[in-house]
Parts: sequence; structure tokens; C-alpha cells
Amino acid sequence: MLKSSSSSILRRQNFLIRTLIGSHYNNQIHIINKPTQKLSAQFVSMTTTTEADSESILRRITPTLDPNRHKGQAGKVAVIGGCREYTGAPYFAAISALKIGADLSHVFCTKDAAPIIKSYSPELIVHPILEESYSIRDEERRSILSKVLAEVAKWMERFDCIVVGPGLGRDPFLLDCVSEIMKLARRSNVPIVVDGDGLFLVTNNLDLVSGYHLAVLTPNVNEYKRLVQKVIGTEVNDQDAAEELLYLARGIGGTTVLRKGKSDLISDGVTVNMVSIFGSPRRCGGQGDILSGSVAVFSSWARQCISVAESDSSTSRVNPMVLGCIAASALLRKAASMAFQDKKRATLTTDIIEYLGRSLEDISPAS
Ligand SMILES: NC(=O)C1=CN([C@@H]2O[C@H](COP(=O)(O)OP(=O)(O)OC[C@H]3O[C@@H](n4cnc5c(N)ncnc54)[C@H](O)[C@@H]3O)[C@@H](O)[C@H]2O)[C@@H](O)CC1
Ligand SMILES: Nc1ncnc2c1ncn2[C@@H]1O[C@H](COP(=O)(O)OP(=O)(O)OP(=O)(O)O)[C@@H](O)[C@H]1O
Ligand SMILES: [Mg+2]
Repeated sequence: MLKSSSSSILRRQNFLIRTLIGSHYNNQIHIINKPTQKLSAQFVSMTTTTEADSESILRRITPTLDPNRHKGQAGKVAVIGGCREYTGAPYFAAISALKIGADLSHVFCTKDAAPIIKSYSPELIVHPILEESYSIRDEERRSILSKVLAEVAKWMERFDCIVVGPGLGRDPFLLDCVSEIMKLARRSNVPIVVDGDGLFLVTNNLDLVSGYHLAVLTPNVNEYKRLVQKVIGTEVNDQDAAEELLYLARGIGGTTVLRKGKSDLISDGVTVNMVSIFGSPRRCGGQGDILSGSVAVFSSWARQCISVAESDSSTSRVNPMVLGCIAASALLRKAASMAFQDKKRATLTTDIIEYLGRSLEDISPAS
């Protein structure tokens, strides 16, 4: 009985993967020119840009609510962020993951930030383990770094994805600890979404993500500018945005980059996809944090889908991190648009989070 139901799930997932490949790859940007090896500012605009079929990707990667599944199977994510200044950003990322459908969402933050983040929500599992320079003496650094790492190591293998950076701050000692956490995640093959101050860290230490195919960078306008300057050595060229992003992703060794903006552009150095469905004209802070938590969940779901069908050799063409980005971008934009219809100028990030569930329900009904 159990065997026959699991083989029917397997058959369904194999079917989903095959249709996924078909629809997704018909809707990506086609790179007509073969980029030269040398990274160059002189991109020749030869791409045709089409919109990703995000609704069908969302529908296909979102798991069904199966009564046989146990807690954790729909996703366990962790946000590394939250310091003295910023407590909203890690909360937005972590709660968004739960609202979309993850089972467990953790936050690893500084000791100061933890009671505040806990008070926002009893749903989050909050670990007050990070320290900033002001709270420690120089001679304690080494022992505190080992303690922080040991604490995170106890949990790391349980996570399907970690999100590094929302509200992390830029304290040098804290960033040293986070670099070690990222190395640990990489050694454990745990996917990493890098956002906010995590991008400040990574831009100055590209080796942390370079060549890691399970990493996603989600830069906003400023963060993208700094990345392009560092990796390509030029100013941003909006005329040839798709080619530039492709070169950037290649320059980081095939790490997926989601460039946020009026249209979101996504590349892993092989393809470039675009999501530009209407969102909201409100640009209140925190929407990028929703996105990073959502990418963590959707890319984990896409990986689950693909790993079930691994025997199908054609699946090697599908990058689950890219699918996760497309799904997350589309869902956030839909939720933002619904929240704006309701709240207009008063729309805040918490309002958008309240619409995540209904937006997903419209595309992939729970029953
Ligand atoms: N409630 C919270 O706790 C929030 C905390 N956040 C955190 O704040 C930290 C810094 O992130 P930021 O996004 O502010 O860093 P950025 O480097 O993107 O922004 C720095 C400055 O650039 C300006 N800027 C933003 N968009 C611009 C544009 N399109 N053109 C020109 N200038 C622009 C901003 O006004 C800001 O003063 C991160 O850790 C982030 O996660 C943000 O996520 C927002 C919400
Ligand atoms: N001009 C725009 N029009 C429509 N949607 C946009 C626009 N700019 C950004 N977005 C959407 O908002 C989301 C967040 O992007 P934004 O650039 O605000 O990130 P951010 O600055 O990192 O946010 P945060 O305040 O959380 O740090 C993106 O996924 C994008 O889809
Ligand atoms: Mg941000």
C-alpha cells in the first residue's frame, strides 16, 4: 500500500519535472551570442527577453498537503541576521518562509536582538548567539567565534536552506563569524540565500560563494552596483542588463543572481529569466526581506521535486535555485499588488506578508 502510494507520488513528480522543463525553458531569455571569456563592459545586445512562466513554475514546485508527510518535510529554514539596529528584516524573512508553507523557521541573531524578534512572533525559533565587537573584549574573540560556530553546527545539517544577511549589520567581528557559518553551510551542501548586509560581506569576499551552485544572491540597486563594480570592474549598464547579469553570474562561477528592480532579472550564468508581473508602487522597506525568505522555501521545494526525478537525465538542465527565484519574485509581486489594492498609500511590509498565503492559494490551491 505504502509502496504503491509512494510510486504514484514518484510518477507524478517525474511528470511535473518533465512539464516543468518544457514550460520553463520555452520562456527564458535566449542568449544568441556566445559570450567571450573575458568579462567586458562592452556587451552586445543580442538577447530576446521574455517573461518566465512563473505561475506554472509556482504551481509545479509547490508540494501538495499530503497527510502522510511529517513536520519538516515542507521545509526548515534559518535566517542569519538581526542586530542592535535591525530586528524587522530577519523577522520579515523568517515569517514569510512560514506563511508560504515552510514547517520551521529559525533566526540566529545577536543577543540584543533576540528578545525583540521573539516578541514579534511565537512561531519563530530564535537563537541569541551572535556577538558584535562592542560587547566583547579582544582576548575573547577566538573563544566566542568557536562557541558561535559550535552552536550553529549543531543545527546546520537540519536546514534545507539558510538566508544570510537580512538586518545583519556590518560589525567586523560579527561578519567574521558569519563568514565561518557560510563556509560551514557550504561544506554541508546547505543552500545559501545572500541578501542585505550578507551581500556587503560577500562582495568583499567573493570566495565565500564563488562556484557554489547552491547559492543565490539577491541584490537591490545599491548592492548590485557594488557587485558589478567588484566582479566586472565597471559601472552598471542598464542598456544591456540581461547580458551584464549573465556575465556577472559567470564571473561568480555560476552562482545564481536575482537582480531586484522594476523587473526582477535572474541568471545562473547559463540562462537569464525575467519576472515583471505588476507588483506595487509602494517601495516601503522590507520587501526584499520577504523575497529572501521566499527564495529559501521555493528553491528547497524545487530541489525536492528535482531530486525525486534525478534518474531522468534531462533534469540536469533545470537549476532549482533559478526556479525558486522565479517563484518567489512572482509571489511577492502578486502579494504586494493585492496589499496595495487594499491599503493604497498605507501599504506596509506586514500587509504584504498577510497576502502571501492568499496569493499562493490563487495559484496553487491547498485542496
Ligand atoms: N525593518 C528593518 O529592520 C529593515 C532592515 N533592513 C536592513 O537594512 C540593512 C541595510 O539595507 P539597505 O537596503 O538600506 O542598504 P542599501 O545599501 O541598499 O541602502 C543604503 C541607502 O541607499 C538608498 N537607496 C535605496 N534604494 C535606492 C535607489 N533605488 N537609488 C538610490 N539610492 C537608494 C537608501 O535610501 C539607503 O539610504 C540590511 O541589513 C537590510 O536587511 C532593510 O531590509 C529594510 C527593513
Ligand atoms: N520599481 C519597482 N516596481 C515594482 N516592483 C519593484 C520595484 N523595485 C523593486 N520591486 C520589487 O520589490 C522587491 C524588493 O526589492 P527592493 O529593491 O525593494 O529590495 P531591498 O531594497 O533589498 O528591500 P529591503 O527594504 O527589504 O532591503 C523585488 O523583488 C521587486 O520585485
Ligand atoms: Mg534589502
